[in-house]
Amino acid sequence: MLVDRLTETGQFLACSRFDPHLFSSPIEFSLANGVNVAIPSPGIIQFSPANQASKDIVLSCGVHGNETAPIEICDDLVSRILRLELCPRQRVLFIFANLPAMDIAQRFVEENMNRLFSGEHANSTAAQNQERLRACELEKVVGQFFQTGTSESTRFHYDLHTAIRASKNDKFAVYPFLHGGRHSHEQLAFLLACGVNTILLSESPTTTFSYFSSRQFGAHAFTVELGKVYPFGQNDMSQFAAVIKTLEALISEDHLSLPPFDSEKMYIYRVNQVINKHHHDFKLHFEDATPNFTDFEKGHLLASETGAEYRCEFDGEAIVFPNENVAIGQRALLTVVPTQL
Ligand SMILES: O=C(O)CCC(=O)N[C@@H](CCC(=O)O)C(=O)O
Ligand SMILES: [Zn+2]
Repeated sequence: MLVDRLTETGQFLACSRFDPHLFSSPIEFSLANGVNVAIPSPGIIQFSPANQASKDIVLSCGVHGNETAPIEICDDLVSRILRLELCPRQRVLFIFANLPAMDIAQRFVEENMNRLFSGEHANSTAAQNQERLRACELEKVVGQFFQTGTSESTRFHYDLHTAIRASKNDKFAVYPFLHGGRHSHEQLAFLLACGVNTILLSESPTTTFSYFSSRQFGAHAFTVELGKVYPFGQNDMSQFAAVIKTLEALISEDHLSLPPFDSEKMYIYRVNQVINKHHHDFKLHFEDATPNFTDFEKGHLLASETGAEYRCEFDGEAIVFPNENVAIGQRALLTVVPTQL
């Protein structure tokens, strides 16, 4: 029986990927420790403890199917909860977002899912595809999860990724644009405890998953980059000990006790330029192997395409997420400059 299989093996992700028909209709059951489990569809599993929770936590991974380390981290957490080795005391929703992209070990099948949130999936000029349908489903599931929490509970969403290339600062997070809201020092302390020592402050609305939860539901939300892309089974999981331990504590403790935020330990950047690709001849003017956060002098040519050259506007302006292979109209490069909170 399915529930026995899940609670004995913990293999929710494997069942979702390889036997998705098992979840063709929603399933709900309780674990022996009283935790309620709800599975609305493949790759989405919600745990609600019997006790009164104070936090509603979304942990998403695999929005990009080849970013495997966060998928392996979440798979292990879910598995241990199902096998009663880890007991959640907070409401937590795990999302394994792009299952078909995991199967082909690619960032996406037809379209970058992390450009489809905040309703962009319904952009009427674009053809429907599985990433658009899934983004729409994820918006609904996250909305329902947050809206069914108590009014006293605090909302969190950590959307876990890995970067395509190496980074000078190996673990970093994008703090979505807050429209004038206050950046949370408690959240920065939490990220430091996870080993994330670099923050990018976004200064404009985006169509990413983390911006969606931040803007629509007032969640403390971040895109968290955990190292570099490697195939399944080839991640050095020792690199993630701090993030795993801190996520376990977040889920399973009533109150997290963390050292206060120490700004000396955090590199903070603000996004200076969002450079989109407008033409097929868009070209980056640095080596493919150049790591994220490499900085250049003012005036340095970073990229060019028909009718435009993109140069550093400040000394010390650094590159993040360069990718000349994105679709026309999409972000091909961010530049960031150091700042303070
Ligand atoms: O390494 C790269 O080029 C991309 C890694 C990645 O998937 N990053 C996210 C960042 C989302 C954000 O800006 O919040 C993405 O590009 O979707
Ligand atoms: Zn990603």
